[in-house]
Amino acid sequence: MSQLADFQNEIYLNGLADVRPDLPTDLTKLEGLAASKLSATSFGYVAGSAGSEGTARANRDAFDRWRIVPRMLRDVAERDLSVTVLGTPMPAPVLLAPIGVQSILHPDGELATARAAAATGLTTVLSTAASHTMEEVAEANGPGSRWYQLYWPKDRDLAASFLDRAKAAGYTALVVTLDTFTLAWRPRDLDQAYLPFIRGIGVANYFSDPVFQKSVGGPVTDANRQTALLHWIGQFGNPSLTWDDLAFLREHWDGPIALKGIQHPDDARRAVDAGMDGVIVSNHGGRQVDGALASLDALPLVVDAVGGRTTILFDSGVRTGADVAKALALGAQAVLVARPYAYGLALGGEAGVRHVLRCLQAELELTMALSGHRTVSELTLDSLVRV
Ligand SMILES: Cc1cc2nc3c(=O)[nH]c(=O)nc-3n(C[C@H](O)[C@H](O)[C@H](O)COP(=O)(O)O)c2cc1C
Ligand SMILES: O=C(O)C(=O)c1ccccc1
Repeated sequence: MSQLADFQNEIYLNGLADVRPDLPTDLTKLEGLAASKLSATSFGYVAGSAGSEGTARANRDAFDRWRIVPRMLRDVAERDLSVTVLGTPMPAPVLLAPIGVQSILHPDGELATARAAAATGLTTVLSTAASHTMEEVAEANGPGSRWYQLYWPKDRDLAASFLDRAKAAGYTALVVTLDTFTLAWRPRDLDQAYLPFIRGIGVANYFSDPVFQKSVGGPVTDANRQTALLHWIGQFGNPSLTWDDLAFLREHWDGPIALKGIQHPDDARRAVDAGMDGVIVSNHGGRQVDGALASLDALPLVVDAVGGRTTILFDSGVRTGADVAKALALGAQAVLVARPYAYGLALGGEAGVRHVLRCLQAELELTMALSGHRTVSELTLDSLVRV
């Protein structure tokens, strides 16, 4: 489909090695292709959002209201996009956001994603609700870098067991997702009666866990699978959690911790006061609170409140290199992308994810260089204008 110009190949020989001719280099086109490849139910689950999907649209629209102001004659011959975030060095300020049950997208699921991340040097964030165990994913990721995303279950012993396992398997930072203690009102899933988990996709981290198994009376087999699924649903999230509970995380995790789903500056301040190492400004890609503000509009408010005092990451709506540059200019240290690599996974397994990551990195580098920026720290509010 795409023939890269020789000119770009010359400049980006390494960066473009994984770019596939059968996949578009305009990553906004992946969704349409994934729609034809996936079942209507799986596609609806991934592409869909909460309610009228107004917040998902707002996430995208917010990027259009910020425009990059290119600067000239600034010697951009040598570029360095690398950053170190929560102790993890990265070749570019882009991480793979946690996405649960990836085997609905491709049989290799999170294993393919972990291999693609390792191949590009980028960090993958593994979901508690993954369809492969965190130990299997660690093996697939090998010498790559990986963080663990916790869905904080009601059972404290189960939460502690997840954290011990993640530590033992080489996950170096902890992401705690606060905005999804239960799934929101998601009309596409409701209308299509889509219950991927109950229809037989295993939630491997739970089913393989000794604490979980003890609660369901032994290993999960066909005989007790229904009981196990119901137990999982009951355990999945805890709506009673408060800021006071964060102390538990510190007791059970000695590495860096970031809270995911922060949108209000006061919540960001509370995270810092509670000794957290970072916040992820995110509205879960518009999948939780329809009517909520665009995540990009929340970012400058959070940066004003806690910038310089903590690590600030961003997600929700990032689709292009320009989007990444805008979020960085608004004060994020790095961004997470979700749906674009989910579609890459659906379309081409590991190679599809690599394609997405390489394109995004290359487009970011070109955007930065052509607008006069050599490094991530050179992207500031001065690089943008609000229209
Ligand atoms: C299919 C799907 C599954 C997701 N599963 C998780 C998850 O298990 N844990 C989590 O913290 N976030 C999960 N998210 C949210 C993403 O990590 C991320 O916050 C959001 O999708 C970013 O927006 P984007 O899709 O516009 O890039 C999921 C998102 C999608 C689309
Ligand atoms: O669908 C989601 O957004 C999500 O975060 C999730 C929750 C539970 C299981 C799998 C994914």
